[in-house]
Amino acid sequence: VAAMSTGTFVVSQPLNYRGGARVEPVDASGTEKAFEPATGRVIATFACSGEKEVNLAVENAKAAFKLWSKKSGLERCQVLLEAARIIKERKDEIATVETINNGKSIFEARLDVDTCWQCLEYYAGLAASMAGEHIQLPGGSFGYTRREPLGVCVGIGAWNYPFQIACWKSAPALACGNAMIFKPSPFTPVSALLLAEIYTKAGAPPGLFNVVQGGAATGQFLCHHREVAKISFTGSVPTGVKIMEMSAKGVKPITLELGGKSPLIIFSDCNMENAVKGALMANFLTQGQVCCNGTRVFVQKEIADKFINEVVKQTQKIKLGDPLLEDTRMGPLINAPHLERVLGFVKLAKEQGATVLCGGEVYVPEDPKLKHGYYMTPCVLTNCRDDMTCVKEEIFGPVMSILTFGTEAEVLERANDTTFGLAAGVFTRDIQRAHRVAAELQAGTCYINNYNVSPVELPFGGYKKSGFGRENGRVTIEYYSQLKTVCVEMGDVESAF
Ligand SMILES: NC(=O)c1ccc[n+]([C@@H]2O[C@H](COP(=O)([O-])OP(=O)(O)OC[C@H]3O[C@@H](n4cnc5c(N)ncnc54)[C@H](O)[C@@H]3O)[C@@H](O)[C@H]2O)c1
Repeated sequence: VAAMSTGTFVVSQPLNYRGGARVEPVDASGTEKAFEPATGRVIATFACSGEKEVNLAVENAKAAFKLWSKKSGLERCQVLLEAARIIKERKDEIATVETINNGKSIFEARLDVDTCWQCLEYYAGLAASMAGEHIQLPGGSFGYTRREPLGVCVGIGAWNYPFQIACWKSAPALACGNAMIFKPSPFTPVSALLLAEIYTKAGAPPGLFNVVQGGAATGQFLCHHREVAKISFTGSVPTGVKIMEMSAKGVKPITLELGGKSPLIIFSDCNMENAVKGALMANFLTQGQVCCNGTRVFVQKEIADKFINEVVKQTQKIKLGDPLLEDTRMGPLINAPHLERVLGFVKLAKEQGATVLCGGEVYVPEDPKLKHGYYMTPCVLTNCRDDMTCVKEEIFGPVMSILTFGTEAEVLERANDTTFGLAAGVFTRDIQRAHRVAAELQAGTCYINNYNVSPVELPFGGYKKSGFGRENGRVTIEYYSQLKTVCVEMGDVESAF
């Protein structure tokens, strides 16, 4: 796969994974097609798993859980470390498959894969140190707590970071002693299988990490299943609401990683070069299809002209094209309907009075094999107002909206005037202001003088409608485990009766 070029890849093996092997699902709830966004070519047609297949996956996961949950943290650590090593070894192959199915540049896909083996290494390290407490009670009695796994966990993923999402959910889940069933987005079914094979090769018992393919119907079978203990979901707010309703029926804990419309605040005392780089990082990774993107760029009036000029200049330099070529920095959007949707946002922005400074148009690369790809040019909008659709709604494409502001108090109020709260950023050289602003921003992650870096040591997740629960960081152990209290009597029972 490492030497593969765009326009050649086809999936030839089954895309479900259960009991330690690729399998065809035993029943179906419809079929789906997966595309190569750069060419518009179908790379896989596959059956969406039905209820029977979901039940079998849960049975397999339960069997693995029985073995896995009895292992010591250090034993689990060893499997995760070996899996991390294999991911590193197969980095180019994984990144290539991700690029073919998602459309992001190979340059970016490799960086994504780095955050994957890092995540496995991080939770491998934590697995062995998971422990409870010992609490002394009167008369020599005592209590202790055990941090126990939850059981069979379900992960449901979005299409923008297919392999990364699968890793960020499974690594902490497995480290804590759980089994997992992962359902990728039907747009990007391919790379999760590589992870499943890697876990098996690394020594995970068969059934510990399973993949079922499908869309909403398959997802519902998983969420409704009586023996699923937890759901970790990454996707849009409307689907998150449905996940929460389903989990409420079964009283299941959930993690929701949802969408955003994050602010990026550029003060006039910033380092201009870094602020411009930050704005591009905040808007154009993965063709702008990133949940935490800082798409509302607030620039202080004094430097607005200079900043905008520079941002447009750098945006026009972004190299679009075949995502498997080394020097490409932007590929196609995920599919045709999504491209139409994003272009629709640009059109509406113009109608509502915004000015398009660059991009926002369909792009047809010169290479004939890419002429049916879902490309558009990255777009910078100015003369935006807070009430415009492009400023209020998540576009999930390469569209940056620039707004100007006067004072810190004003920009904070405007930045927080949203139902989302995934991320936020601030560029300034004034350290007191940086921390004061970060403290006031209503967002789960705040960047100071950078944007969209994702160290796995730091928790990531939303405020407000962007969700709850966290991924990465030490705290995520709490979202994949439960605490048992054991109360021990050393004397006689003092009965009330
Ligand atoms: N916060 C984060 O970490 C994060 C990361 C990536 C993407 N996102 C968000 O994801 C969205 C884009 O992803 P998407 O278009 O794949 O989102 P989506 O909500 O359409 O789908 C997400 C997943 O849910 C499944 N699904 C759909 N309906 C379901 C149902 N009724 N029951 C169970 N499962 C169901 C889909 O098949 C898919 O696997 C954006 O809003 C983006 O901001 C968030």
